[in-house]
Amino acid sequence: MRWSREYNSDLLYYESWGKPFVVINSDRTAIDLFERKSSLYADKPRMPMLNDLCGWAWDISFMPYDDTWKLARKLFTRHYRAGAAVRYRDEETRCARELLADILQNDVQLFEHTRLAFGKLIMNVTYGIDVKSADDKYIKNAQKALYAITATGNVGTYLVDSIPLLKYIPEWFPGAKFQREAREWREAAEVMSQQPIEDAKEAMAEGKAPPSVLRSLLEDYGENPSPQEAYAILSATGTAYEVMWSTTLTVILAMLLFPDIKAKAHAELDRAVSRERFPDFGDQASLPYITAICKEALRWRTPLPLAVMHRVTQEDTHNGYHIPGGSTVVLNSWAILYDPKQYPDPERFSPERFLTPSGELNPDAPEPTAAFSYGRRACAGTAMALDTLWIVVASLLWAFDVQRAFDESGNEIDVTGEYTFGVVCYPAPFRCALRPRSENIPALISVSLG
Ligand code: HEM
Repeated sequence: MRWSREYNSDLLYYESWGKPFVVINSDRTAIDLFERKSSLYADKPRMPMLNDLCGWAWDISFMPYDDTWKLARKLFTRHYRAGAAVRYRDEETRCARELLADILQNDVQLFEHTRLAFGKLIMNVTYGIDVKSADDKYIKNAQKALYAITATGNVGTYLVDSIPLLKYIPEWFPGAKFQREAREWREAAEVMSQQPIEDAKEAMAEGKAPPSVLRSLLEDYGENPSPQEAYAILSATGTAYEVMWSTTLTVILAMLLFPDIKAKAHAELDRAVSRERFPDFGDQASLPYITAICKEALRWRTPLPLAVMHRVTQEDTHNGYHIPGGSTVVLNSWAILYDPKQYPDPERFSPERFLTPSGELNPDAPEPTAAFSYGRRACAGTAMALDTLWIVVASLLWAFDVQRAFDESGNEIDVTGEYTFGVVCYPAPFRCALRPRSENIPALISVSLG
């Protein structure tokens, strides 16, 4: 963003190890390139570290723009497009309520509970697998495999991305630490991509498999989905739950840092829902402030600040600038979502920017579209992401008052508001106290889970 201001350009070009990089810094340029010229900009760069060495080539997000991707995306869209994703709302509601119960038991482990909640949801919807705890084998393994994306997913972090021949040097070679790291991550990625499918198929054979995306795919395509079909489903389990985890933590952090916003959310929930029952999807129209909080969290601390890198397949010219074919194209979502012309005073957490003066959702306010990217490779799970985020945030804010935590000596624990940096960014660990907003809430939570 600093470079875009310094050079007064919404398109930047630089080279790293002789490789061309183009950075898109504005919504208008993103639409021009990713939407208007989408077939030219829908490819993905070859990332030897992530794809070849860490074994992530099967994830839709990193697939080149070819027939395999087209089939994977088609199958994925069939199950996750807006019209289809509504069928996961019961699971999403249950995920939110279980999260409330976990927090009620122990709010110190907020980060772990929240992460587990999304892991459970994804495993359930995708494979029909019921995950019980954070020690579950699928969750533990996925965390290890997913760490590879955070560590390696930005092209150029590892030298092997710039000098692909390095991928052939053996592990024992001096300086080849990356090979040892990659082996561990690759083993985890292999288990992550295969084990749940094998286990779900076994449950189906025994007639014990609940409905799931995998089950419908198997029913539609026969007993052995081709790798493409399997990969299409698996991609949902990838970064999806990590980004939802990050965004939910951002909302909680924002409630801690900006108590006036929290008070307005509570007032809306009390007015539209009352404290006698849980909010549900039927309340969406009467909870615009909650919806605006979700949008603002996606804008204020967007979880994928540089989205997922693209590659332009042929040379191109944009506004007189020459873009060499094969350049890696970086969508600087962060800069777009901090553009003061679209979002005045961008550092301020302000759900109001999405609302009319009378408190309705403003159809003319710029949406945080950049959080999900643009064009053919834009997030394929946006509908499920927004639904899940909404019900989790509505439920959390309905049930709990997010307060500052105190240490053993009674001193308030400082909250820095810092974030980790990687492909997916998360709030750095912070402590807070989540207290039920009324006495009846613990009983309501326990009754709702049966
Ligand atoms: C807060 C939640 C989420 C955010 C902010 C988000 C954001 C993104 C972004 C920025 C991309 C990269 C787009 C590009 O390459 O230009 C992406 C890709 C993708 N997302 Fe999401 N995502 C979220 C949740 C989900 C969920 C819940 C699912 C699945 C149910 C999902 C499925 C996918 C898939 C399959 C792709 C790859 C698309 C392709 O390359 O064709 N995402 N997402």
